[in-house]
Amino acid sequence: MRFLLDTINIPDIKRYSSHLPISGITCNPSIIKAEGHIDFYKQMQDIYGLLNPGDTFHIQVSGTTKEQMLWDAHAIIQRIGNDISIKVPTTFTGLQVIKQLKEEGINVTATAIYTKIQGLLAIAAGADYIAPYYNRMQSSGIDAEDVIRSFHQAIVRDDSDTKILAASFHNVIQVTTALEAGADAVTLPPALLKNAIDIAPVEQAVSDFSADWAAVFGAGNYIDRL
Ligand SMILES: O=P(O)(O)OC[C@H]1O[C@](O)(CO)[C@@H](O)[C@@H]1O
Repeated sequence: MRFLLDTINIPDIKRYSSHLPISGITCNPSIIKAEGHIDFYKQMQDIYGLLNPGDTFHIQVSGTTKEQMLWDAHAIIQRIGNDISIKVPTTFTGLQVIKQLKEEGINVTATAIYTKIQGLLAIAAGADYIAPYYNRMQSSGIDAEDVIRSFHQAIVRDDSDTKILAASFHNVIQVTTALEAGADAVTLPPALLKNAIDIAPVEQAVSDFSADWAAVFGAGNYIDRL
């Protein structure tokens, strides 16, 4: 089970990675747009430099034709790192690109997955990761949990190496349900994680423990002061 951050904001990446067991970064053109007119390659190289061994970095192509997507993929690999997982939308054209990139030995994340057939085709095409869009599926009336469970079953049945990197989360119930259904990894906006951990009942419990300790031993709370 792995948790990734769905952001390219460097202060957030540093802060959240220092607190939480984060093992990679994902982004898409909309996430990049949120940062404004950045120096794209420089910022991606800086993020790449922050990763730990074994972490994965998933960067999406911006082109829409086969030629543009392949060009984007090669540019990302050459200028950032040859272990970047290239995110390709799982469209008719995208599947052609996924097959080609796999023939070249490039890591691929098949993204924009809303349906079972998209994911199953991406698994068959040899994608390293498939990224089902949990919240967007639910918003479209699709049973996201059932879709992820079915991907997991297909991967086990075929003994496939494809991993499920579930994405598009708007609350933590979606996240835990995706993991229970068989997702190998989830990618989350940083604030979603923090808001889910620092909830009022937890803070209340911690504050009650401190108050109870202080009521007996006083302020300071160090064992060597007892
Ligand atoms: O529905 P949202 O919140 O825009 O999320 C879309 C998701 O797709 C991805 O591009 C898939 O990796 C993520 O970066 C993002 O979580």
